[in-house]
Amino acid sequence: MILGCIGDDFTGSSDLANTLAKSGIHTVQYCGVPKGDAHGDVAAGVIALKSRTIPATEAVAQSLEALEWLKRQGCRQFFFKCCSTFDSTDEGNIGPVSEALLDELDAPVAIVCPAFPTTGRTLYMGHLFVGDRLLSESGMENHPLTPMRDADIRRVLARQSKGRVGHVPWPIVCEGAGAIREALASEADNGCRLVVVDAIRDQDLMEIGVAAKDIRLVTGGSGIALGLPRNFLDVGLVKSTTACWAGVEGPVVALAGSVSTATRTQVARHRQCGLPAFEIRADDVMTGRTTASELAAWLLAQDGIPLAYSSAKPEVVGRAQQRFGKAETAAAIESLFAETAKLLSKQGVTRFVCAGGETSGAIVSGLGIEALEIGPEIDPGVPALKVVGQEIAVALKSGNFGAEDFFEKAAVVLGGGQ
Ligand SMILES: Nc1ncnc2c1ncn2[C@@H]1O[C@H](COP(=O)(O)OP(=O)(O)O)[C@@H](O)[C@H]1O
Ligand SMILES: O=C(O)[C@@H](O)C(=O)COP(=O)(O)O
Repeated sequence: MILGCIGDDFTGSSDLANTLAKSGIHTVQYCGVPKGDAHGDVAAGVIALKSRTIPATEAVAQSLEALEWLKRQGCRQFFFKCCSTFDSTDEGNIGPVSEALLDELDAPVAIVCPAFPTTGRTLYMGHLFVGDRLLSESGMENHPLTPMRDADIRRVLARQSKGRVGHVPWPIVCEGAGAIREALASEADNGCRLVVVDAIRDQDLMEIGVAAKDIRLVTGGSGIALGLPRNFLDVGLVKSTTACWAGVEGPVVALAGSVSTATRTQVARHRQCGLPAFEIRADDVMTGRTTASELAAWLLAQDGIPLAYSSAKPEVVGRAQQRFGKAETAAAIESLFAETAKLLSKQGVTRFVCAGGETSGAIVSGLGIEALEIGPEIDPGVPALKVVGQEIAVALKSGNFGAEDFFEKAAVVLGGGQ
């Protein structure tokens, strides 16, 4: 294993694994830190953690454990995958984890770049845009767990870091890899260990990738991984491979615990098309009126692609959080999804289309999945995944990714179709 990656959630990890696999290197996603060593010839290992919203000290401890495992597998470069919308709080966890990884690697500087132009995330003069909106006006200001109300990533990162935050602005990035390398060295000389690097095009990410050749730690969205595999392929450290994918037959369900804009649009379309959909209301979960066994029974009784969703408007989510507590509501809904998935799997469901990072983490844990092979891309940033050693396929969709017909498309791709 050459490239060792740590993802702060499960959808983000599959997004990164997708980019690496598409670049032609054999990539495996591990769900948590594996107990034994990696099997087979793996070039890039992505350890998915559920560490985005946990206390910073725990996120650091889990990430360091993952780093130790990756180092033992022989990795030379490390990647901390955070969200392309930089989802975090003032306490962390992007800053604390990146700084702890740098300390452990005894490395002077890390590149920080959440840009992912294919999905509209661009970084210009330290400010993150989602399409034509600043991050803080993109809908992410209403996120139930990590509301993003400041688009200046340098400021966001500084609030959650011990050290000074540096910046390589876009005009320098445009000058290419040599200029980026020099600017990174100069920021490091100025005492900045975390350096935010602008990127608005894939071409920028490729140049940053070249500049990152000897950088031990890269923190960012999946976009910044575009240019990394070439460094290893060019010198023959890894071989180029094409994943062979065979879908999985059998019943399919869609489970959506994301309340993000894209997921709500996908849920609305599913309903408009008259496809089976069950609305999970937070009040019903918290008062025990909706249980996993009832939900599983309903899903099993439907034809086609039955959907269970808790996705709701920000004001509805806000009311539930006020009444029952933010963490308590999230935990109860996540464990409902996890328990339901477990019951469904026991009843023979083989394809799971999941929406939402925290939600996907809970579902994958509920299913007891340990490792995933990466299949074809369903929509930008979302691959089809197959559980190693089992006839189960899953899609872990970031809340804000995917076209309106994502659930149908995912069901087809997981089944081996196109
Ligand atoms: N109706 C709801 N009310 C309150 N919280 C909710 C509701 N539906 C989902 N949640 C919680 O909101 C969080 C959504 O996060 P996540 O699954 O990561 O989605 P995303 O990928 O969009 O960020 C989860 O913890 C989920 O349990
Ligand atoms: O980088 C991204 O946007 C995604 O890979 C990601 O991290 C998804 O997180 P959620 O939106 O919480 O699913």
